[in-house]
Amino acid sequence: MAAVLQLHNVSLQLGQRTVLDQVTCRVTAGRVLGVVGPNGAGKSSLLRLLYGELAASQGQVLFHNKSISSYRRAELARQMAVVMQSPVPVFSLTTEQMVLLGLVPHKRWFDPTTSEDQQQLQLALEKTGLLELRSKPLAELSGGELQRAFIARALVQNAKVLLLDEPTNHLDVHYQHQILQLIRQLNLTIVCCLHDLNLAASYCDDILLLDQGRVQAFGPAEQVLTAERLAQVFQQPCLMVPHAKLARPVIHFYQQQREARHE
Ligand SMILES: Nc1ncnc2c1ncn2[C@@H]1O[C@H](COP(=O)(O)OP(=O)(O)OP(=O)(O)O)[C@@H](O)[C@H]1O
Repeated sequence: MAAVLQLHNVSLQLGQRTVLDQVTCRVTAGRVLGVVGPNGAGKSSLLRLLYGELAASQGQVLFHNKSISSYRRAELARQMAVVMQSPVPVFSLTTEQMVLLGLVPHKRWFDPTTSEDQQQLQLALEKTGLLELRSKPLAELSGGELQRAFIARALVQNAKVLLLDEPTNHLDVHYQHQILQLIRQLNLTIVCCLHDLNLAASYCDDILLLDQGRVQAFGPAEQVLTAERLAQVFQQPCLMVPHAKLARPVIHFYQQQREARHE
């Protein structure tokens, strides 16, 4: 299948630190790649390389087989929607005004909002459960509602590639599943950083497991996510047990029992 995004031996140096070290992976059309790993593994930095905010110190980042640096910003914005961790919103806007900003890459500044735009807005608000909050100022939204508003803006942007950094942050269990189900149904090419490994196992086709900037494993989710590997990377005992209802295991991290004291 065609590679949409590729990293070839990519290293990233920020200050004195090697944040990514010889990373190679690819995202093929229509698949969901989950990027997982401990804090500081380099997940967000990898996303920032993929949409050209950071430049690789070594190696190549390719988008449709062309260096990401050869794309103009506006062109990338039409093709890629990005939802980063805790973006800072313009609080004076209403939910609907912020979501409509997703149209900006497709318009000139004096273009009016069309009925088609309004339909797209309506659909994005509906899908993210924000219809009732459309006129509320962003300052009055909860963390989870705000997160959904950023995802709605990405939907309105109507890009073929979606990059998400912890999209389930601040969301309750219901919306964690709603949002991931929704992005899966979009049939887009998606790269998504996730801390919750069970969500990653449920919703991602492929997994890139990073640790200290290095690739520990890359491939189909069921091959990458093994108890042994996860225990080693997260330095916590790990067990995978069959799900009672689904055809996939559940990942459990646990605390080793202290040995019983014999008086
Ligand atoms: N501008 C910078 N200069 C130096 N080091 C940086 C810079 N930005 C990030 N880092 C370091 O790079 C490493 C990777 O950061 P990154 O945010 O990519 O990790 P992450 O896997 O997304 O972490 P988390 O799970 O905590 O969100 C961290 O150790 C971080 O401190």
